[in-house]
Amino acid sequence: MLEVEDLACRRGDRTLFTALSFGLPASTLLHVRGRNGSGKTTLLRALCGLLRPDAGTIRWRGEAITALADDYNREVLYFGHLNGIKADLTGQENLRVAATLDQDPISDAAITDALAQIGLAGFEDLPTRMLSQGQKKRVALARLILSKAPLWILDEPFTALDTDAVALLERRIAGHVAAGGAVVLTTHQEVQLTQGEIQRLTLESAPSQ
Ligand SMILES: Nc1ncnc2c1ncn2[C@@H]1O[C@H](COP(=O)(O)OP(=O)(O)OP(=O)(O)O)[C@@H](O)[C@H]1O
Repeated sequence: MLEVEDLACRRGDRTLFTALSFGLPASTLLHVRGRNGSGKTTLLRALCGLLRPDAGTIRWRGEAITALADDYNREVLYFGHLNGIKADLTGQENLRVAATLDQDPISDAAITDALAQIGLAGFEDLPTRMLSQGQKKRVALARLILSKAPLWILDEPFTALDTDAVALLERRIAGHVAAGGAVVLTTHQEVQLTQGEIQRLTLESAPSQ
């Protein structure tokens, strides 16, 4: 599904990685590991098309993502550090906006159901600034319940979650891979799959140049 060839990224005067090549077939999870600052978020943002690499090509189903543009955006769900949650909007409104931006129309009933599945029944109509950190993260994670995107790119999705939410997210990720999806994620914990394959990629910080 996703093919990366000879990718290189610099941030400031540091080379984070060069000549990075890998393929991510369907039903595969790529676990990106590395020390703080090694370039994991940078790689994930490049894979989403949010950051332009300094060299190399990223292809989705055989076509460069730069050429696919919006057609690629529709195929990807990106879950970044900042959750993408707007504080003044309720959980329900946030998910409606996210679905509209993803050009993935979803009914209000499906959103209510996703919020209930993620343990936020009764909190749908509160502005998210009135929710705890973990509850905000759960609102963002409800997108994973609703998403039909085949490629999920998840940056530290487990932080701030309690054990129930971690277990639910693990099941959701395993279900996505079992259903033929692909996942790229950074996390400091191990993830178990029931079906499919786990690939591992460790980024080593390059010396400053
Ligand atoms: N906008 C930017 N401008 C310049 N340098 C940046 C920028 N964003 C990140 N960097 C640098 O790039 C390096 C890699 O950052 P990145 O966030 O990709 O690392 P990471 O492996 O995800 O780290 P962590 O595990 O701490 O989240 C860091 O040294 C960081 O300071």
